[in-house]
Amino acid sequence: MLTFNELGLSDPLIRAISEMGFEETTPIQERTIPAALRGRDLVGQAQTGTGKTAAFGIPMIEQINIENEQIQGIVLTPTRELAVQVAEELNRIGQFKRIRTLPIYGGQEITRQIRALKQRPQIIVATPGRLMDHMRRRTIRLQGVSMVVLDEADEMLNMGFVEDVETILVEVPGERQTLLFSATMPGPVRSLAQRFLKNPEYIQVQSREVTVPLIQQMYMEVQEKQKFDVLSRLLDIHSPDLAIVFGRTKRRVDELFEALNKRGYSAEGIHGDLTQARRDSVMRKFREGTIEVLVATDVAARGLDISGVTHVYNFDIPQDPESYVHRIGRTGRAGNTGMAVTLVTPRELGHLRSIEAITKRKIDRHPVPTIKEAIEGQQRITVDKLLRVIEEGELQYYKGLAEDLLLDNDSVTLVSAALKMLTRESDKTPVKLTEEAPLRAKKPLKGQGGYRKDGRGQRGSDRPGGKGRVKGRSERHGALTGRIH
Ligand SMILES: Nc1ncnc2c1ncn2[C@@H]1O[C@H](COP(=O)(O)OP(=O)(O)OP(=O)(O)O)[C@@H](O)[C@H]1O
Ligand SMILES: [Mg+2]
Repeated sequence: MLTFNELGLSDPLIRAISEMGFEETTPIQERTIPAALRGRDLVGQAQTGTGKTAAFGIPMIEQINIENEQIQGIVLTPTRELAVQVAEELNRIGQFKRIRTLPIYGGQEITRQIRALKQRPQIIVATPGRLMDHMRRRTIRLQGVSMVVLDEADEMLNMGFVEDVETILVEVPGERQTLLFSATMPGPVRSLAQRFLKNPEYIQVQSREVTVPLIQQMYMEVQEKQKFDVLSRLLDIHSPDLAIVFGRTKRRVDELFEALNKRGYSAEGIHGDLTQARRDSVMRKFREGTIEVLVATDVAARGLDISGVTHVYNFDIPQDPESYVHRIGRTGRAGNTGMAVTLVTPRELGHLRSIEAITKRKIDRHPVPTIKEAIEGQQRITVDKLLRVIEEGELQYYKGLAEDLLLDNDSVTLVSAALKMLTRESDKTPVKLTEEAPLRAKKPLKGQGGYRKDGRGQRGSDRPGGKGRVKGRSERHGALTGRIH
């Protein structure tokens, strides 16, 4: 790997990168930064959590002319939360060069955005719909833009943003540089690249596997009705720092996070029917660690980088292999390890096989954990807590009391009582979830190399099961993720 110095970056960027704690480039950064600095259009593909944001952010910021007051860089993202996160990272990279990056997304008061635009940001990170609103109102002009990045390009296609993206690109001067990034690049993205990019360089840093080897992947075969008890047990056993649980629909997410709270876990849900204020507050609490479990639809599957996410649970198996790759990629980021568990009903096993075929990775089967294992898991946590307290010392105020208690009780009984008090005993509070119809099995796609051959994939109308498949509308078709403004 190269150091950032070796890339010939200017001092303000070198300083910012070093302040961010980056020492060496990641593989995708090593290859895309020089190419982008030479002005090339490019398509960059690398595994989740491997630094694609800085891979486009560094060359973008390096090339901004600080004397110029126009907007010079545009980044498009499929979701609002991702727009916010990417803007934050670009603001960090640009802090010493004094480059201002502004996120612009649906659900936020437009007047507030118009006021913020008066600060003359050089870079805008936007969801396509809201950017178009501003273009129509002439509160954003794109004549000065020289670089456009489509982050999660394939997802923007899946969400039907292609026309919006087209409209935006038409407004940007033709001599622009265009970059396209994602961890997954299904066939249709290539045709998009052909259409909008000039002689692009394809930079793929994909080891044999699409998923990150640092993520331990497993599945458990469970009946629909068992799923929630299994999830509770898994949380007790794994005791994740932070966990994301993915559900198939908005209704599912609502029911799940409420059920988890009933059983004593601190959980919140996020999906596209919530107000933006609510979405923001849930994300903030999760990033701070005020809540331990984030229950989400695929709205949170793409790009989100939250440190401390040790576990991802697919409560419902995702609709397509790309979604699987991105969901589990919320853990195992930037060199950290992670664990991903997928709950699969017997009828969905074929679906799991097609994910394995396409990700070229076997997902290990594990038995469903027993209640005994769940209790042992919680006890282990208690013992760890107790030993930590012993290590910390400062027990002088308790020792007299302990000696008194030991006069009438034997030590084993006494310690057992203390352990019992400290242990969160498995909670069997009954919960009721509306059943989700299983995804129907589908045959693995023939011919590897691309994910899907067709444009809309299973998220469109040709998805197995058709439209009436589930009562709760699938998140993917929802108007959320920045589509409604
Ligand atoms: N060179 C580097 N050294 C150390 N950490 C880095 C480096 N580059 C990026 N990171 C950190 O790695 C994490 C993941 O980066 P990023 O979110 O850009 O990944 P990504 O490839 O875009 O993933 P996804 O496909 O999920 O969107 C971030 O916290 C980022 O700050
Ligand atoms: Mg990313």
